[in-house]
Amino acid sequence: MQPSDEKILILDFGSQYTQLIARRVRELGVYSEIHPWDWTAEQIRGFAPKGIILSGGPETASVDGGPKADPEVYAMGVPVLGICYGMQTMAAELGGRVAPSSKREFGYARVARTGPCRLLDDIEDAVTTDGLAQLDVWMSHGDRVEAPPSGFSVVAGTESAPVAGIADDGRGFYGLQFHPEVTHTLQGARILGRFIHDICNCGNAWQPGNIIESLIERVRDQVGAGKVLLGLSGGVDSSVVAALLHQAVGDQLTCVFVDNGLLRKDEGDQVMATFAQHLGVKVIRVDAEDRFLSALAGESDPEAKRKIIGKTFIDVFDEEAGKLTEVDFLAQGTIYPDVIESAGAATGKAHVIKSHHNVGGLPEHMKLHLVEPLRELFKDEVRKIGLELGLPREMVYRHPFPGPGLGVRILGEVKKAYADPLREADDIFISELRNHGHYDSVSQAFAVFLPVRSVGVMGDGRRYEHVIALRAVETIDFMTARWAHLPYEFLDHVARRIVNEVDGISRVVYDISGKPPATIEWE
Ligand SMILES: Nc1ncnc2c1ncn2[C@@H]1O[C@H](COP(=O)(O)OP(=O)(O)OP(=O)(O)O)[C@@H](O)[C@H]1O
Ligand SMILES: O=c1[nH]c(=O)c2[nH+]cn([C@@H]3O[C@H](COP(=O)(O)O)[C@@H](O)[C@H]3O)c2[nH]1
Ligand SMILES: NC(=O)CC[C@H](N)C(=O)O
Ligand SMILES: [Mg+2]
Repeated sequence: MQPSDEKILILDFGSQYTQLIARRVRELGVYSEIHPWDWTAEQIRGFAPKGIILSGGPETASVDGGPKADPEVYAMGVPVLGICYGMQTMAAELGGRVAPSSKREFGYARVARTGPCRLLDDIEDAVTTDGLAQLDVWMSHGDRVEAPPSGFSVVAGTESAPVAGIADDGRGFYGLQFHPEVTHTLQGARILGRFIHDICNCGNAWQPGNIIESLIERVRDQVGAGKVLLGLSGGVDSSVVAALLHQAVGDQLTCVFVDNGLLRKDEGDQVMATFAQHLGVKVIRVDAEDRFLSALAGESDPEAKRKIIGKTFIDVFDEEAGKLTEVDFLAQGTIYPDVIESAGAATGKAHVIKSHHNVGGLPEHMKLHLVEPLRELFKDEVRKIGLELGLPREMVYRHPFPGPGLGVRILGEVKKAYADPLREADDIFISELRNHGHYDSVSQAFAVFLPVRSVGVMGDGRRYEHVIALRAVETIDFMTARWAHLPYEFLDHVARRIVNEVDGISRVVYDISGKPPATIEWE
């Protein structure tokens, strides 16, 4: 799908930051994909990368049996960059020595440049007191390389890890003990840029305009003269797919917007206004509130609720497809993190925390083929494309809203009597965030309905009613998050409005949990 043949392969050894490596490389204008470390020689050759990056990982390369990339990685004549575990496994595999260190390093470290190499020359911002070039980096390791393999020289070091950078300019092989992909490593983007542009000789083809052209071409190839049905939620991803498909296949596209009774306030009207009225896209609105709520009645287990919602969505799409003549394709706004997270990280070895309803394919009996043009893209890329396609800024920069919607924000059993006040409370919170200029500085914000009751007093009368929790987080990639430190006066104002204006709510609390250990949603 890439607009040029230039691509970087990232082999994942299970680092928390593997997705970040892929994002950084793409931000630098080069397409990259993540695949598991045990990809075979044939798969690696088939991918035809211009360069390979080996990620970090939790294992130890100092023992036999630690995960190792196929030797093809070092034999196919393309540059290789090993990061942290990636450097250690490369060193071990090519004949160097790796051992556990008594001095572990986590967090900020200052690395001194100790020898020349193409990857790091002239990349520093400052020099150390002894006149050596200095890098300000972020480390997270317990093992270290003790001796580099032959052909490599040591080009950087710290006191605890004298071999913190190794290089073989001849073969284009490099290893870094620190993480250039995290923003805390000040020179990180420059280092990755040096690797992909100067050492792997990749250009800058991965840009929104080019991406759109190649996505459109690919959709046209896949769909031909066929008819496409798109599940349109009004969220960022499916909205961008709608705009893209509209441009690619015009009238062959019909969208279905399912009102499952678990949406934000006025969502349906907004979707219809933007797409049907302004963009001239065909949109069918299905009122499925009763159907979803009765399917959910009596169920309080979070995973069971997610499964019911996912299945009901598919049933509704299937029925709508049956009503139209000859629909061949079902399109969805699946993006790369949905795929990676549902698979339990790229390697398929991490735990699945939540099942995303839109990943996992369609049931056997559905004869439709899936069209998922954004399946390889990150959210920030999707947003850039959305703007380029002419969608309104408010829509493209909306906070994400999970497919199961309020279904996972009403704890336990879902009832209309809970969804209605939750929608009101959520709308007050979000509109106040906008009024006070906080909406764009938090990454996601919402209200949660707690089906417990607490005692209150209002107008001298006793109240015994439900509780609303407010949640707002700041995050780059939704994998980790910190709770947003919103001003007390602001929270006070929102809490008063909710208790005063929403029937059945007598208390408001603010969630001050980070992720981890909490997730962003409550279920
Ligand atoms: N109410 C709905 N009606 C129709 N399709 C839906 C609905 N909710 C979700 N979907 C389908 O499921 C996909 C995944 O939902 P998800 O919430 O991840 O993405 P999104 O809603 O497009 O974007 P965002 O992450 O910004 O909310 C959507 O892209 C869409 O195709
Ligand atoms: O489309 C979705 N379908 C889902 O089933 C789903 N579950 C969580 N989310 C969103 O993913 C991000 C991380 O959520 P958690 O920290 O709660 O796992 C947050 O942005 C969540 O809103 C979902 N999105
Ligand atoms: N972050 C990493 O890749 C760590 C690598 C290895 N597990 C170590 O502790 O040194
Ligand atoms: Mg959504």
